[in-house]
Amino acid sequence: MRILVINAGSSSLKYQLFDMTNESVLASGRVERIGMDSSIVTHEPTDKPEVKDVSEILDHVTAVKRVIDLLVHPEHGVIRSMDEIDAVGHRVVHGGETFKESVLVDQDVKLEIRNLFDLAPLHNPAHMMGINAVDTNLPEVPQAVVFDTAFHQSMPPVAYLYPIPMVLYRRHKIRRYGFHGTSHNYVSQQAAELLGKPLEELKMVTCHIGNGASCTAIMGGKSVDTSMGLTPLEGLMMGTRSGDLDPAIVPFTMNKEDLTLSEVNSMLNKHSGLMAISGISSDMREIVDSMEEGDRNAKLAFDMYTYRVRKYIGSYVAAMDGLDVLVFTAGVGENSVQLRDAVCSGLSYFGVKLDPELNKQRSKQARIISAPDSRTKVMVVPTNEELIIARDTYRLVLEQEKQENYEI
Ligand SMILES: Nc1ncnc2c1ncn2[C@@H]1O[C@H](COP(=O)(O)OP(=O)(O)O)[C@@H](O)[C@H]1O
Ligand SMILES: CC(=O)OP(=O)(O)O
Ligand SMILES: [Mg+2]
Repeated sequence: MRILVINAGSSSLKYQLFDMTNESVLASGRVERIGMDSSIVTHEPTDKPEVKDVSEILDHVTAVKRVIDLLVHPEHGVIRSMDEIDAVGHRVVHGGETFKESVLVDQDVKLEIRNLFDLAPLHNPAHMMGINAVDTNLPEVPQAVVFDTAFHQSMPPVAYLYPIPMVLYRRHKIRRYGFHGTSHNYVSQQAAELLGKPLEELKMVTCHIGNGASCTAIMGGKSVDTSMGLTPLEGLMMGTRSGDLDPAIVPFTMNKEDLTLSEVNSMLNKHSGLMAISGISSDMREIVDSMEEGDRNAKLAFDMYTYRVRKYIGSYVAAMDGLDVLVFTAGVGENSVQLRDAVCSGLSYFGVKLDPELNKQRSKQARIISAPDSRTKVMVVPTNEELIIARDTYRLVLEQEKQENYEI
């Protein structure tokens, strides 16, 4: 079975085509800057050279069409026709309390994802466009959705409730949901496997630090707390998102700056974080480069960012009464030697001791980067959200086929 995985973001769409007989990747790629004047398409077939082009892609329907065209292209393609795509799996960031696990898409599922638009304004509308685009281009193909929130549904009420009137939870389901769950789940399993220890016996903090960033406390393989909340805005400082702040800043700023709700929302989601403090970029590579060239604002942004990661790790040690494994993953977590060094340098009280040489090594493999005598193991584990999405999609489609057979 060949499964196309689509990870649609607000202005981008990442994809991978899997052959599930051996979980191999036939092609992967991304469409960036959707809806802007020049969109960038990067297509990487596994056994052929990369293709990159710049063109105008105004919406996600066009982006999905472009991806399918590339997959079946006589020169750059990896399949002969669209019929060779047997199923499509989507990442969906917000599943609310409705979705505790992955599901096949039907009209009810679509309606529920739509109902959650308010809670993930940068993400859920884009996912819906991706799902609709597949409906248009591949109408017969089953689709599955895999939710960022699902893994965190194991959190206890003490972690997921906010200390505000309970009526708000009852009426509007205002609570902590948490995100990046597919990634936190995957890297925690990989870490336990590499250590050769049962996941059930480990206390872990996983740090998914990419453009969006979150930390999760995982006990016995279950999420017990996580830094993102009702929406993906809470918690760590991010590329363009503020993360935690005094809630009173919102009405205060609206009043002083005469801002509307939508303007203050946009300020906190799109114009804060690394971008706002450095005045340079939301991209950690540029922050580190500028910092090393002596830029003080970049240094302040980096220090604030890493300080906040460290504080979250500390609070989760308290939440779990211990820490066996600390895992770094995602774009920044997997690649930034400086970030891991800065975060870990303040955690010696918790038995964290990095090996500077191991930390510097570049590798795409999961690895331990702590010193042999470090009480807490520190690891870098590359995430693979797309693989988990492909696996869940495969399982759901097979289950459905089996059920259909029973009915005959
Ligand atoms: N070598 C690197 N050093 C530091 N940061 C990096 C490096 N490579 C990528 N990144 C960071 O990773 C981020 C993207 O991470 P990713 O997990 O792909 O995010 P998302 O899925 O949210 O788009 C970029 O914004 C960039 O800052
Ligand atoms: C939930 C979230 O923030 O996702 P991303 O990091 O892909 O923006
Ligand atoms: Mg991501």
